[in-house]
Amino acid sequence: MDFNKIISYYEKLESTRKRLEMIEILAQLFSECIKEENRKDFRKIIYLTQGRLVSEIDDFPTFGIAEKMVIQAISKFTGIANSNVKNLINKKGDVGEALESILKRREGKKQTYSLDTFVKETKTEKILEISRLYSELEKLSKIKGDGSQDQKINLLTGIFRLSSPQSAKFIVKIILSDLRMGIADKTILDSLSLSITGSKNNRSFIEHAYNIHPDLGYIAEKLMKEGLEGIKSITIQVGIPIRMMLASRIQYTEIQKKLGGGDFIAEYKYDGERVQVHKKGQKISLFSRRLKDITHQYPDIVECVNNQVKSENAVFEGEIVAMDAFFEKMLPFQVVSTRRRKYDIEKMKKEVPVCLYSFDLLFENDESLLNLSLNDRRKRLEKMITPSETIQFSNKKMIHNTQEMVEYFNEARKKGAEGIMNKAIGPDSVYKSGNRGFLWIKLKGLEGGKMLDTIDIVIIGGSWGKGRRKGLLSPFYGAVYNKETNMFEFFTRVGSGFSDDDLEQFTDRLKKLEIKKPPKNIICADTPDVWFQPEIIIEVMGDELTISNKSDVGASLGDPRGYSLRFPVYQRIREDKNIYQITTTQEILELFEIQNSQTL
Ligand SMILES: Nc1ncnc2c1ncn2[C@@H]1O[C@H](COP(=O)(O)OP(=O)(O)OP(=O)(O)O)[C@@H](O)[C@H]1O
Repeated sequence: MDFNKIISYYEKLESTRKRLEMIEILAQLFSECIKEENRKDFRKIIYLTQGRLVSEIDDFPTFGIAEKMVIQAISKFTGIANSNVKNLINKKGDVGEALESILKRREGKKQTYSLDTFVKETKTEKILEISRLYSELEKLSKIKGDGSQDQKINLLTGIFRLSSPQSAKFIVKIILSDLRMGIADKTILDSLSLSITGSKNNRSFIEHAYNIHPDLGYIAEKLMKEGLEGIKSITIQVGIPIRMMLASRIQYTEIQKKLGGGDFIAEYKYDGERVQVHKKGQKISLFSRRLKDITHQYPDIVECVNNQVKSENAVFEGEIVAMDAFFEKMLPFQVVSTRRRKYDIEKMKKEVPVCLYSFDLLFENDESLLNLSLNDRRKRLEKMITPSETIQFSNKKMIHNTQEMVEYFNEARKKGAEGIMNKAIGPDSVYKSGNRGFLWIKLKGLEGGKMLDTIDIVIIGGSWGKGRRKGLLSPFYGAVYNKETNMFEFFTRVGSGFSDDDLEQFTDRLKKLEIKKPPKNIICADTPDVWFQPEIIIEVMGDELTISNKSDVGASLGDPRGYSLRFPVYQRIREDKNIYQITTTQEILELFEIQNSQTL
C-alpha cells in the first residue's frame, strides 16, 4: 500500500481530538488495508498508527539521527541554506512541518514553471510502498561507522524524493522518534472491531487477546485472517510477555467489603522491580512491567530459576528486591535500580544481591492457569519452586478482619515493605491480564487526611533554574493522563527532592526531548520556559491533594476545579512505565475522595 495514501488518513486524525471521529477514520483506513492487494502491509500499518515501527514487545530501531542532520538533508535536497531551514523550523515549531511547507512550496513552483516535471514526479515517482519505506528505514538504522553521516544524508534525500510533502513530515517524525499521533491503543482496538467484525461490541475479546499477546500487529493480522474465532484462541505463549495485572486503591476500611466481605489474603508489597519469568526448558527470559526483556540484568535469578523451578515450562511473577549482603534486610527500590546497567553486570551481581519474591503462577506445563483462583495458582506455585535465598515466596497471611489487616500492614512496614497487597481468594479471583481492578487492592499508607500513595507524572515542560541552579532545568511541569479523553493534563510543578546529580541528568535527557510547542494531546494553561515531548516519568509524593486553579486536571472532563499536589517531592524516575501507564485523572479524583474521608 502506498504510504502517501495512508497519510491522508493520518492528516484527518491529526485534525480531530474526538474519539468517535478517530474510530471512524481509522476504521475506514483499516477497511482499505484488508483489501486483497493491501493485506500484506496491514501489520506494519498498525505499528505506524501506534507511532511505532515494530510491536511494543520488540526493540524500537534507533537511527542515530538528530535534528541537525535532518536539516542538512533538507538543505541538500532543496538547495535552501541550512540557516534558512533553521529559521523556518523555529517559525513552525517543528522540523516535520517546516519540511512539509518547503516541499509544498517547491511542488507549487514546479507545477507553475515546469508542468512536465511535476506530472512525471507525481505520477511515476511519488509512490512510496510501505515495504519500500520499511526497507529504507532499516538501511538507515544499520548505517554505522566512518562516513556514516554522508550516507545517512544521501539515504534521507532519497526518501524525501519518493514522498509527498505530507508523508515527508511523518517520515521525519519517525526518524526523530517523534511520531506519536496521540492515538490510544483502545481507539485502534475499537476501529479494528468495527472494521473487521462489523461492530464495536467485540472490542473486549480483541482487547483480552491483546493483553495476552501485546503485539497489536499480530492481533490485527490474526483477526483479519481468522476472524473472532482466531482471536479467542489466543493463549499465553512462553517467551511472549503478557500484560500484568494491577491493583487499585480504596479507603482501607472498605477493603474487606470490596474483596467479597469474607477472608482474604494479604501479602507484603515489596519495593522492587516487578518481573514476569518465562521458562521454556533451559531458556529463561525475564520481562519488566513495560514488557521489555531484562534477562541480562539478573543472571543470578536466571541461574536459580533453572535450578529451582521443576516444571518444563512456566510463566510466573514476582518482585525483585535488593538485599543486604546477608540476605536478611530488604533495601529500597533505588538500590535494585542500579542493576539497570548494560555493563559490569557480573560485578553488580556481587555488589547488589537480589531476591525474587514470587507471588503468582500464570502458566505451567502447557496449561494456562489464568482462570484458576488465586488460592489454586499459589498452591501450584509453591509446589513448583524449591525456595532458596534468591527465589522465595512473597510473605502472605490470611486476613479475617480489618484490625488484622492493619496489624499486618504495620508488620510489613517494619520489615521494609512498601505496604501490603490485599488479594481476593474466592473462585472468581482469576488473573486479569492488563487489568487494574478490585481483586487486588494495595495499601501503602493509613494516616487520615494525608496522601496515601505516590503519583506518577510525565514531564511536559520545565523552567530554567536560577542562582545555584542556573543552566539546569528545575522545576519541572508534570502531567497526569486522562484515560477518557486521551489527554495529558498539567497537574503540578515539582522542584524539590532532586540532588544536583539528578538535575544534571534530567537536564541532559530533557534537552533532547525539547519541542517548540506542546503536542495537541497536552492541556496546560500555563507556559513553561521549555516544552518537552512527554516521555520521562517521575514518581512524586506530596502532603495532600488540593484544589487549585493552576492545575488543568479535570479540565477536559468539564470539571471547573483543578486538582493539584501540595509540597510535591521527587521520589524516583519510573523507567518501568510508559506514558499511558502513569497516574490517571480518574485516579486523582478517587484519591481525592479517599483522602477526604479516611481517618484512622
Ligand atoms: N505481593 C505483591 N503482589 C503484587 N504486586 C506486588 C507485590 N509486591 C510488590 N508488588 C508491586 O506492586 C505493584 C502494584 O501496584 P500497582 O498495580 O499500582 O502498580 P504501580 O502503578 O506501579 O503502583 P506502585 O507505584 O504502587 O508500584 C506491582 O506492579 C508490583 O510491582
